[in-house]
Amino acid sequence: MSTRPAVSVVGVTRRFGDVVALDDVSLDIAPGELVGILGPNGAGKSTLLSIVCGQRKPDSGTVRLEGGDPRVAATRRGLGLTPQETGLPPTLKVGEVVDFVGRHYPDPVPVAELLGEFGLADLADRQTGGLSGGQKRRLAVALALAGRPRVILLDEPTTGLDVGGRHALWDAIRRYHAAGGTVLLTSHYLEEVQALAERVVVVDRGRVVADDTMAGILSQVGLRRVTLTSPHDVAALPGVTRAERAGDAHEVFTPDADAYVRALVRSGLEFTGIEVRGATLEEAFGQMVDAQTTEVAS
Ligand SMILES: Nc1ncnc2c1ncn2[C@@H]1O[C@H](COP(=O)(O)OP(=O)(O)OP(=O)(O)O)[C@@H](O)[C@H]1O
Repeated sequence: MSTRPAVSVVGVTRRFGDVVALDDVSLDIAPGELVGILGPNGAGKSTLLSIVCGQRKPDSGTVRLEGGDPRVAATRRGLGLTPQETGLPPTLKVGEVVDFVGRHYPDPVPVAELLGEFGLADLADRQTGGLSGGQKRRLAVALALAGRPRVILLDEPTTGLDVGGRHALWDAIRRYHAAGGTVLLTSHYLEEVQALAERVVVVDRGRVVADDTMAGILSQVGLRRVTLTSPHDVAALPGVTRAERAGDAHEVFTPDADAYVRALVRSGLEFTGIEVRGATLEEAFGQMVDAQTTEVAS
């Protein structure tokens, strides 16, 4: 079996005037991986996808898609793409758009099958101009799969979807991945990356700040979150990295929950309802981006 990466990005830098959108980014994605790219607004996520799909050229560095140059049309045969914004021809019907896109590929997914997969079967005869925002988004992701791609790039795939729509789309992405497809997706929804991705790449200010498995990212930060109720200032104890308080409800973050609880008991402060759990991806992500900001500032 080939071990050639599905996507290979080596030392890529891309500037827009004075803005360094990507700063020496390297990333290999193996066939069949599901990778989530996470980063604040303007971090460089969309620029990275646009370079991987050949829409933009890096100023320096190299990009390979299944071993080829993504700027060459033949290389993109096995690629499906959902950009952040898609313009659908408003007077074409949903079924016609799917048919039109599919015809660009040698072995397209049959229209009815693709529409069924994305819960759009009832809308096949609706003009795309008459779809809701969420329906348009589902169609945009469905179109990425029309040509049975081996690799898909999804830029904020579930933006604007309600909870039901989001979960339905996650299921479709999972099915694609379970069948062996490679997925690179960006998201602002941390729960989305947590729900889908096996590997998380955190990007901030054009640089890769972390690249690890989901579990690795969470343990790298290693914070524990302690919640409890108390009328006292329970955050003024050693080892507390961060704390929030709303009335008597406290949320305390610490790398060592056992030491914190011992110190709390020794302090004699009253408390009730103590709970300890690991940090969420959101907390881990906040820590990483904050650490980066501190490094840059120092
Ligand atoms: N065509 C362009 N012209 C000028 N600057 C650009 C252009 N495209 C991107 N940039 C800048 O490059 C940086 C990275 O933008 P990019 O869209 O890649 O970020 P992003 O992580 O996708 O952000 P968001 O989450 O807001 O979509 C930003 O500072 C952005 O303003």
